Amino acid sequence: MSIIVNKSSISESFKTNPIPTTQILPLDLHNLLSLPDSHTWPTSPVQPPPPSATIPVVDLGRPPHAVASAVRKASDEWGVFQVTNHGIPTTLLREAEFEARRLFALPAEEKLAVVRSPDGIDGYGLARISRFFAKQMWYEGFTIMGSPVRHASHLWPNDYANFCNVMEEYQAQMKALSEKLLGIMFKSLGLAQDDIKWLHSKTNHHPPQAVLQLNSYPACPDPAHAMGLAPHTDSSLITLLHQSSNATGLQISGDGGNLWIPVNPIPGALTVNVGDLMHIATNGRFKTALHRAVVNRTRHRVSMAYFYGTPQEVKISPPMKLVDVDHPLLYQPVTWKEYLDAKGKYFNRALEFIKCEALFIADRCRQL
Ligand SMILES: O=C(O)CCC(=O)C(=O)O
Ligand SMILES: [Fe+2]
Repeated sequence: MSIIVNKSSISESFKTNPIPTTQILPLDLHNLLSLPDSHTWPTSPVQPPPPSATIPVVDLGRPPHAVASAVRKASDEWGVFQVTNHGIPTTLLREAEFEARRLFALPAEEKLAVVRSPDGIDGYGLARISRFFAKQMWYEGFTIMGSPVRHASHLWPNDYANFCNVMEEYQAQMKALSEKLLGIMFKSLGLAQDDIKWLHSKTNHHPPQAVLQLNSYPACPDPAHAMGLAPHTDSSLITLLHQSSNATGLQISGDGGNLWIPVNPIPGALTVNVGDLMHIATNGRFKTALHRAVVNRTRHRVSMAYFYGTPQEVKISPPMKLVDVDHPLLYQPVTWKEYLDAKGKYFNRALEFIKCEALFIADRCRQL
């Protein structure tokens, strides 16, 4: 019998790009009375966003054609929108946030006992993007892929079942909603199921890969000089984000980072981010949104990001219907793992590095 070692899953990418331990362990932010130098970010003047700049909200309960055109417009112009009437029970959102808060409220030494390994995906730690920045973020996170039982049973030996049940149910519901939204997004571009066969798991050998990231931003003594989560784009196809409704924190970049537009939480709504893979899969039609999270002096903000990607064997490339003389092929076909490898090296410039060669050279010449 031969054993096939598959090196294409996203966990393999995390093994390829291990993170130094110093870039994993958060300080005990819940007990700091002032901002340490390690967490003090230079401030740069940002303009207030114009009142007309508001992130679209799509009511999924409207007639299908109205939903499709609103989703297309939002993905095209913003790369981000909120959805209401999405069908995920409010009680589940509430319970998942409650369980996330229960985890982050544990004493620092207990959380450090379930810290992520340098080459692993799941567990407690700083944001993976930390190593690309000189200053640390006012942030702690906990990553889940599938069942969190290994870490949860360590944290709560006699009381881990509810955490696990809620997080597993949450992922199942987010998966179904991600698939529904992707269907709407592709259909809105005039594509049929046959154009995007890779999306339908029945034709794939592996299921789609996904990661659930619990994010915690404790109340901060000096929010103006701190950063919750530094500017980045998500590497997923799409991300579904639940943000606690006690504070605004998520912001979308406008005007090349000169202004930041808040995504004000609507209780019960979810935020949908177009990820880099979706930008590649739509040959650039849908925009991937540069975003960040800021922090708050009095409120402990929590968010939960569900990153939905592709099955491990799938090479993402746009359907031929989206490629023509006016829209030449922008990017080389990549698996999620290959893209994450590029992101691990080049971070926010990863898309540039997988550009089709002729376009890459043309861009470079323009910059000279
Ligand atoms: O907390 C937020 O609002 C942003 C989270 C986020 O961008 C992420 O987890 O990638
Ligand atoms: Fe993000």
